Amino acid sequence: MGSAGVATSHHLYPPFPSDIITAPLVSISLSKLESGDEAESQAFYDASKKLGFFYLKLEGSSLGESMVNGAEELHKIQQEFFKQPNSEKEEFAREKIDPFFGYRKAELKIKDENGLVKRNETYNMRKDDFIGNADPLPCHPLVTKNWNVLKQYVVDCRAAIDLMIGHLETHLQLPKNALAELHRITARSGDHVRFNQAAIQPWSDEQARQGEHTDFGTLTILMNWLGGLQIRHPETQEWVYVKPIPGSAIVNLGDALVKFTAGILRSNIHRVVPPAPPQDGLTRNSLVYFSRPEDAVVLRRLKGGLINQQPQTEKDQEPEMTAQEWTLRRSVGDLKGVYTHKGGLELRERQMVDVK
Ligand SMILES: O=C(O)CCC(=O)C(=O)O
Ligand SMILES: [Fe+2]
Repeated sequence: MGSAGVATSHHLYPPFPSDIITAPLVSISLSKLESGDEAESQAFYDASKKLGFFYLKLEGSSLGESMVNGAEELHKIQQEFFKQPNSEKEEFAREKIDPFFGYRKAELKIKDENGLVKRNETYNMRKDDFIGNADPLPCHPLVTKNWNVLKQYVVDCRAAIDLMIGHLETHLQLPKNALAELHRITARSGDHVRFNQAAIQPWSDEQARQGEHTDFGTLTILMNWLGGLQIRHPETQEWVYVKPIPGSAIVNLGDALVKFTAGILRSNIHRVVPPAPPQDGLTRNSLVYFSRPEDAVVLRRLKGGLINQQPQTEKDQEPEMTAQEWTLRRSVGDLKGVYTHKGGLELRERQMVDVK
């Protein structure tokens, strides 16, 4: 259980193992960011440069507690959604709806107790549908039924993201709103809520490698209940598990922020693998809010503040494209992600390409 304001469900699962090395994420208090606490703001900026991943402590902030409660509700909804017959979920498959939004499956090489091929599944629901920026795409009845929960979650996540964007502008010494005006909630963007489900599956080196990625967008707010998320430690290069903390989200920075800041900020490589014992043997869900620059925004380094002091590199010579084009090209495997300044991914064959 969390504090008086939140009731989390992590205690319903076997505990995260105590004997494994975990990723060194610092914890940043949303409430302190809201009140403009300078030391907290600096810690947030340092984490954004150094690791690109941190815990965002939501308890103690009414916005944060609304996010935790929303996430718990959506966690139940996603579990119900994924239990629906495959044929029903597939009615909302991306192939039928949109290149990027909708339901998607990745079939595994193993079968369940009923002889059905197991699958990892995602369901992307776009922010613009909830905010009213677009005619909503067809969606599963469970989404329609829980529209207001999803909408509130979108609004809350965006409020937290906008706050963090404001702190970044200050530390980067950019004019006020320099980043905010590229991320207006009322403008069309690739922002979305994602339901994620991974079937129970044995460890596979190949699957683990294929799952390595950086997120494309701006800031990602991640809620998970079981271990399984790993990040590659920038110094040791070791893959280490991130421990879920009840009442906190895991936040990470995406490639767009690295591009905008010419490498000042970090987008760290991560992946999802089967949880370590005693959390193995369970279906794993996570709930993700991905923020992206507005569709029409051209991805290139911004001018101003500390960014002007960054050296020009070959990355500045890469062809420019809009956020919308970037997403589309990444989703068909046309472009590699990873603008991480230290270490990157090697090019490799991929069976299933996804934009995270
Ligand atoms: O499920 C998780 O814990 C992380 C998911 C993730 O990294 C992604 O969907 O981009
Ligand atoms: Fe990710």
